[in-house]
Parts: sequence; C-alpha cells; structure tokens
Amino acid sequence: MTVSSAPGKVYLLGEHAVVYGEPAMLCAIDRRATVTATARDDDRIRVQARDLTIDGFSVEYGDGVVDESTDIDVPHPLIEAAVGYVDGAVEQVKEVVDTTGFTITIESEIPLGAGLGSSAAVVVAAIDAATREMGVELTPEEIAQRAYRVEYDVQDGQASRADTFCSAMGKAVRVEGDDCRPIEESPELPFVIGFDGGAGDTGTLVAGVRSLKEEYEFAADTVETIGNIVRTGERAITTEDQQELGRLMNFNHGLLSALGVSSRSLDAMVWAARDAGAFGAKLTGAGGGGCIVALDPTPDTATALQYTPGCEETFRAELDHDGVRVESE
Ligand SMILES: Nc1ncnc2c1ncn2[C@@H]1O[C@H](COP(=O)(O)OP(=O)(O)OP(=O)(O)O)[C@@H](O)[C@H]1O
Ligand SMILES: C[C@@](O)(CCO)CC(=O)[O-]
Ligand SMILES: [Mg+2]
Repeated sequence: MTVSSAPGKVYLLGEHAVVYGEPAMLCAIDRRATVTATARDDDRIRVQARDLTIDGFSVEYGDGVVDESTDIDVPHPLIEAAVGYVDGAVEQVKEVVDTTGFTITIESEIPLGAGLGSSAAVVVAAIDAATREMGVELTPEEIAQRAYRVEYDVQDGQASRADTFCSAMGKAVRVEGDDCRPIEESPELPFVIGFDGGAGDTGTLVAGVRSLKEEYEFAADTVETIGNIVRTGERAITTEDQQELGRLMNFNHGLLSALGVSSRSLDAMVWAARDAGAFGAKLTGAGGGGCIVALDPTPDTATALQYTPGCEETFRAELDHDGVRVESE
C-alpha cells in the first residue's frame, strides 16, 4: 500500500490569462488531497472517490464502468465528466508501468471545483501513489508534466501548467507557458479564504474566456493586461510589499469579473474583505463560484466574511512548502 498527498493552491495573480501564455503566480496551500494505491491480485483497476458524490451517492468504479452497487441513477456523461481527471491519472500510470491491477482511494481536504486546485492535487497525488505502488519512482517534475497532460485533455486542450506544477512542487511558483519555476524566496502571506459553498467547471469557464477573447479585441487586451499586472506583482513579491500586492489583486479581480468569470457571491466576498481592511482580494482559480483569497494579517476579514451573505466558510491558508509527498509506503 502506498499513500501520497499533494497540495491545493491559491492564485496570487494571473489565472485564465496563464492559459494563453501570460505569466501567473500561485502558492501551494496547506489543504491536501491524499491518495492510497494498493496493488491487486487481479488485473482490475478500482477507484473509490468518497468525496465525489453525484446526487448524494459516492462514486466507486473500475475499468471504465461505474459499479452497479453505487446505484447511481444519473446519465453517464455526468459521471464521465466527474471521473475524467481520475481516469486521466490512471491512463498516465498505465503509460509508465506494466500494470496489473490496483485500487486507488481518494480523500481530499480541498473543496471540489472551488478554485483551490482540487483537480490538480488529486491527479498529482494519484499518479505518484499508483506509480510508486507499482515500483516506479517519478520525479516531481515528471509527475507535473503527466498531470498537466491530464488537465489539458479533460479541459479540451485548454489548460496551463500552473496548477499541476504548483501542486507537484509546493511553495510559490511562477508559470509562463512552458517556463515553470519555484519562486525562490516564497513569501509567507496572510491568506484568508472565503468559500461560497459552490463550484464552477474549469473547462466551461476557460472556454467562455476564450470565446470572448476571440470575439472582442478589448477582451484579448484584458488578458494581456492581466499579464502586465503579474509582471508588476513580481517586484511586490520580492520586496514583500503586501499593500502593493493587494492593490494588484484588486485590479486583477476587476478584470476577471469583466471576463465574466466572477459571480455575485464571489464579488460580495471580495467587497466584504476590502471593506474589512484587507490589503486586497480576488477570486482564485477558474471562478464561477467557489473561493476568494484575501490578504489580511488581522482577524478582521475572516470576521467580516462570517457575516457576509453567500459566504459559507472562511479559513486561513498557509503556504505549503511541500509539493507531492509520500505519506507511507
Ligand atoms: N476528492 C476528489 N475525488 C475525485 N475527484 C476529484 C476530487 N476532487 C476533485 N476531483 C475532480 O476534479 C474536478 C474539479 O476540478 P476543477 O478543475 O473543475 O476545479 P478545481 O480544480 O477544484 O478548481 P480550479 O481548477 O479552479 O482551481 C471534479 O469534478 C473531479 O472530477
Ligand atoms: C482558469 C485556470 O487558469 C486556472 C484554474 O485553476 C485554468 C488553467 O490554468 O488551466
Ligand atoms: Mg482544476
């Protein structure tokens, strides 16, 4: 039995634009997905995803077929969409090892589809656990590369390397196209997360930005401007200027909102954080619903979020220095 875990992330600056080659900066956070892989005597592949529920049923399946015992009475495309990332991870494992069967069990502290990189963390941890269990040790860089292939395929060819690289490597990272690197002096920033309890589908949201960008030159300019905000933010990171970073996050949120990926509850949480005196706040990840990230060393933002209609949960997040790691073998 092999157990591996990998962290989720928040975007400081640059999501969506990063898909088109602009730079982005993101930080791994101390919420992780944990995957247990166990070799089997037969050649079957089984997946138990306890957090993945459809109509209240948790998903258990294998060999591309959802178990009858899970009793899920929903159309298959819905299930296929939900298990796409895990299926992709299994395909990657099969490319690396001469598989006989294995069972993988997924547990995650990262809310699904909420902008904290649950998909990347699950895929990274699954590839690591299953390949190790079958006797192959991949480097974090190789795992990041394979996990990226999965996100790229599931998101219909529209994915950056950002989430998967950050989850595999940990710390703060900067990603621009193929150029992925850890930020050496990863700053400890006072992250406060607000979660509206909802989710957005990354593939759909990315497709929405792409079509706006293709239709309007000013939408394409907006994407480029987000890239300029990130370049400006690099100086603020080096000097640990949280006030400047906050201002840039606010600007970035406005542009993401213009690109149609915010929502009423995300905007409400962003404004609550700003009114409470946060240095800045923005949605994180694909948007549509899910989480905002604010910078505030005081308890004021968390308190304000607790009283904000639409906010279901608020918590602090710490930078996680560890990327993918083995918990036990
Ligand atoms: N615990 C889990 N078990 C199985 N699959 C999971 C789990 N967590 C996430 N996933 C997969 O990832 C999908 C969510 O990925 P998606 O990219 O839409 O959101 P996210 O990664 O949480 O947010 P973002 O990409 O905006 O940071 C789920 O629909 C599911 O397929
Ligand atoms: C929206 C996006 O930029 C981040 C999702 O966390 C998509 C991607 O980079 O693949
Ligand atoms: Mg994702």
